[in-house]
Amino acid sequence: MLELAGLSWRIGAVRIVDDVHLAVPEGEFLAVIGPNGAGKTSLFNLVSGVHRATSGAVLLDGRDVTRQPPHRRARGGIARTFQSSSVFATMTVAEHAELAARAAGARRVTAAAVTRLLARVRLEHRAGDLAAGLSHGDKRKLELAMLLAPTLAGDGPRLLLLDEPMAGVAAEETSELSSVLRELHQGEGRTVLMVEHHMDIVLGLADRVAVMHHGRLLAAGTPAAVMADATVQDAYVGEAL
Ligand SMILES: Nc1ncnc2c1ncn2[C@@H]1O[C@H](COP(=O)(O)OP(=O)(O)OP(=O)(O)O)[C@@H](O)[C@H]1O
Repeated sequence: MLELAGLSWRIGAVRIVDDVHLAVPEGEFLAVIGPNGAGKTSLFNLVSGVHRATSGAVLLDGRDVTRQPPHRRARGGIARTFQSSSVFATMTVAEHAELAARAAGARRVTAAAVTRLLARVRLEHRAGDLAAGLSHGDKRKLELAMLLAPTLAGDGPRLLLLDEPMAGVAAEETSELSSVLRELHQGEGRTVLMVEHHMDIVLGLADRVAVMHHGRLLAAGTPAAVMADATVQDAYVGEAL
């Protein structure tokens, strides 16, 4: 579904993403890990179109989208979240969902459709509440609902890029958020790329793990194979996952 062919992003002489080759089949849950500054977010920016690659290509369903702006790639099925939460404090949960559905082109957005959308991320009980009052975990769920809102106007996103979905989320909320992500992947069949530092979350969700280090793809494989890889272990010596 997604293929990165020698993907690179340089600023001057600095190689921030360096010659990454990676193929992601439809339906896979791929976790991208690596030390701080390894280039994980930059890689997501190249896939979603926030940054334009300086060389190499991004292929979506075999089509070269490297030069497409973010909104064209979104129409092609790519959706992403960012490291920091982006919800509007003074809008209710339901209003967020409705706004996102309308922005995606849905003409008629019924209360029942909004409830069903919120139920997919286990947030329907907070529909009438202001986003300001939500816990970090619930804000993350709301972002996921907004990501899925285009399903009210059509098929919705097929490739979800989740940048540290557990960032700022309290420990007691992570297992439910993991269940929501698992449901989007296994239940709805969406392909997921997730940057995540918590290895317990990664091991619980990912089919495959890609390890980045200094902009390069160091290894990609099953979680067990990657964790046992000597090159990966060397890269992490003295650095937090
Ligand atoms: N727009 C930019 N201009 C200059 N340097 C940048 C820019 N974006 C990223 N960088 C640098 O590129 C490197 C990779 O950053 P990136 O945010 O992609 O890493 P990361 O693996 O996501 O890190 P983290 O885990 O801390 O989020 C860092 O050294 C960062 O300072």
